[in-house]
Amino acid sequence: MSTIIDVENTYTSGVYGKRPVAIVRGKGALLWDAEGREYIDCAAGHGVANIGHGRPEIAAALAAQAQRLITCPEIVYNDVRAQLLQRLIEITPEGLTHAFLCNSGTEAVEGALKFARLATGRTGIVATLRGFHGRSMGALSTTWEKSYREPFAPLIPDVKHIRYNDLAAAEAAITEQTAAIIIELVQAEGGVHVPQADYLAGLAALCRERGALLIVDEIQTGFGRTGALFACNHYNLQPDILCLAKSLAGGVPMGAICLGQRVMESGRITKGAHGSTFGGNPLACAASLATIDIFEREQLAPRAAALSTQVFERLRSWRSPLIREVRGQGLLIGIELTKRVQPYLEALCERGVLALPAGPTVLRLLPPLVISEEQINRALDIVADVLG
Ligand SMILES: Cc1[nH+]cc(COP(=O)(O)O)c(CN[C@@H](CCC(=O)O)C(=O)O)c1O
Repeated sequence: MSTIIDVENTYTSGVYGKRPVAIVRGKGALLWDAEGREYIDCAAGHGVANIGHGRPEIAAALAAQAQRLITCPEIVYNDVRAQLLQRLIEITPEGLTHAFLCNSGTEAVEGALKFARLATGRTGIVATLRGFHGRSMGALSTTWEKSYREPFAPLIPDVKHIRYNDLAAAEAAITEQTAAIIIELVQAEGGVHVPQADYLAGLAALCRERGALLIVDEIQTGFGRTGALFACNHYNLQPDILCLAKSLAGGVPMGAICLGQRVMESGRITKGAHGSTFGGNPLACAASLATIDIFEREQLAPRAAALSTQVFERLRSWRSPLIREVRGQGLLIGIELTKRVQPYLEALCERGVLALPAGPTVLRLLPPLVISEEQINRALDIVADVLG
């Protein structure tokens, strides 16, 4: 394993802090390193592997499509892309009628910001403290964490951040110059913060009243993570723009920007307004269709909701001076500690559990939605032991 680590360390950019393991194989919710050690995956590739690792259905879809056609830019039509566009509009929240396909979460946010400015003719963007929306310059402008943002200033102008869950702050910030507000329905990377139900309804009403668009970033909460297929479903929320990525294509890089009537009726989303070489490629579309089949066949969203009830019941029964609060929704789990989380992440890795941070003091657990009760309970046994 040290050879793999040495080689990667020799040539990689150095921007990532890495656990000293080389993961080489996965199946379901389990991963194995180069020395054959098994890990229970509570990171799911930053919330990508909702359907689990090593799925034969995805491998088969990729192999079949790769033999037919891997790339097909949107200068022509394509059968698999047409099927996916239709399927995506069928399964996403009501009111979304069209979609732009891209290749990552940050790209979905970049495009969403462009479409919002184009459709409204306005420039103002409102985002939230602790929000995370990506690291490319436009998306980064809406991401809150100063250490991510400030080294790259000046970013795009006319972006302001307001307190999450604070409707009065939104009323003060959203004006007739506001193109859109962008929001996560659980602030994940920023510390696992869940919205109050009336907050979202208030935001949506405010946007309609003032002609601004509601962009919902479900890059992490989408595809069953919160116990519904989309977190919007919990609140019957109809976004004007919905950003998707991560689990959209079962682990294959893909993003999507779903667009509602208020965007399309503007008549300003015209030819040449945006584009992407790889966006909508048949390989990713085939993987996404196979992924959506799995969500529907295995009912992964309700499964996550059921498992979530057990997990939070157990977590909330823990009494540890180290635990300040347990938060989350579905299988997007945050355990806020009274100390920095990094040493506990390292200890968990040594004990065979891969987990994530969500800010400096929050332990984030994002298991694949296919994790078994035995596996999640074994992982929680280890978390309980490490948190003492
Ligand atoms: C809500 C959200 N929006 C946008 C993105 C950007 O997606 P992408 O361009 O495909 O990475 C992410 C990544 N979330 C991970 C951040 C990774 C990083 O630090 O960068 C995460 O939750 O850790 C999100 O969680």
